[in-house]
Amino acid sequence: MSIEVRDLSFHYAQRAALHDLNFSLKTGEFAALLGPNGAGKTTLFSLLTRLHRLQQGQILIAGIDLDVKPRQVMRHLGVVFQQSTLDLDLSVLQNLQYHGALHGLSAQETRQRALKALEPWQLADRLHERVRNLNGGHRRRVEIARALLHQPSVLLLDEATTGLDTRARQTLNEHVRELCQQEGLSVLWTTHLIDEIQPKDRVLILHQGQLLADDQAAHLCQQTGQAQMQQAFEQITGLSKEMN
Ligand SMILES: Nc1ncnc2c1ncn2[C@@H]1O[C@H](COP(=O)(O)OP(=O)(O)OP(=O)(O)O)[C@@H](O)[C@H]1O
Repeated sequence: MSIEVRDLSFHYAQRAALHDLNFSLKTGEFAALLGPNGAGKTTLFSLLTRLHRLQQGQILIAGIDLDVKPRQVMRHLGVVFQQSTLDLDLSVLQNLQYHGALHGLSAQETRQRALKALEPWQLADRLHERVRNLNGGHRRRVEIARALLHQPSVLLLDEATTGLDTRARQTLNEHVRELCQQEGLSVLWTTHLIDEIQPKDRVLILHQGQLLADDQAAHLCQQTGQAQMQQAFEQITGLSKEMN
């Protein structure tokens, strides 16, 4: 398993944010994590990336216990946060080199890997361009390339397509799925844009800190008798009742 989350619970003071979460992702698997505001998605990401300390339960990445061998786990993990963390005044390559150095890569290795990662996106000839000059879609691609520079087995994407136009969202979506199929990368993709989900995708629905569903999108539509994932999601989380 690439990700295993076992009996995970988390509290902020008196407020419970996650309650007894259990799920796992296989190698090369893509899963979309959906949840309304306050569902606990950010809290889960913060635990997976060690921004928060584990209180209860266990997280294993590539079979390694996050709490026991955190540094080893970080080598297997690539992360793209919701807010861009690129330095706009540095070039694409400079942004990548800093990350490469943190992971012990030489400047030459970083450059080679960056070229390979950016080539399919027609960005290889823009290595020396300032990030500020790239459009939103291209910046996101640079961020994904950076997250994959140290060749992790798991990629966490938090609302990675927010702010992008439909075409850029679609391209990014397709590319990430290709990475799963071709490179065996496991991806946990948090989104509130339900139209990004495809019928065969695995969908995890988090609501008030609990995992209410974990199944293929098409199955969830069948089970709820809905034609669209949006309606299935609203029914499962009870949002449809709140709106009526
Ligand atoms: N720093 C904090 N202190 C206290 N409560 C918090 C804190 N951060 C989050 N919470 C609460 O924990 C619960 C889960 O929040 P979280 O931010 O993880 O949800 P989310 O699914 O990411 O929501 P959103 O989509 O709005 O970002 C919510 O009830 C939220 O109010």
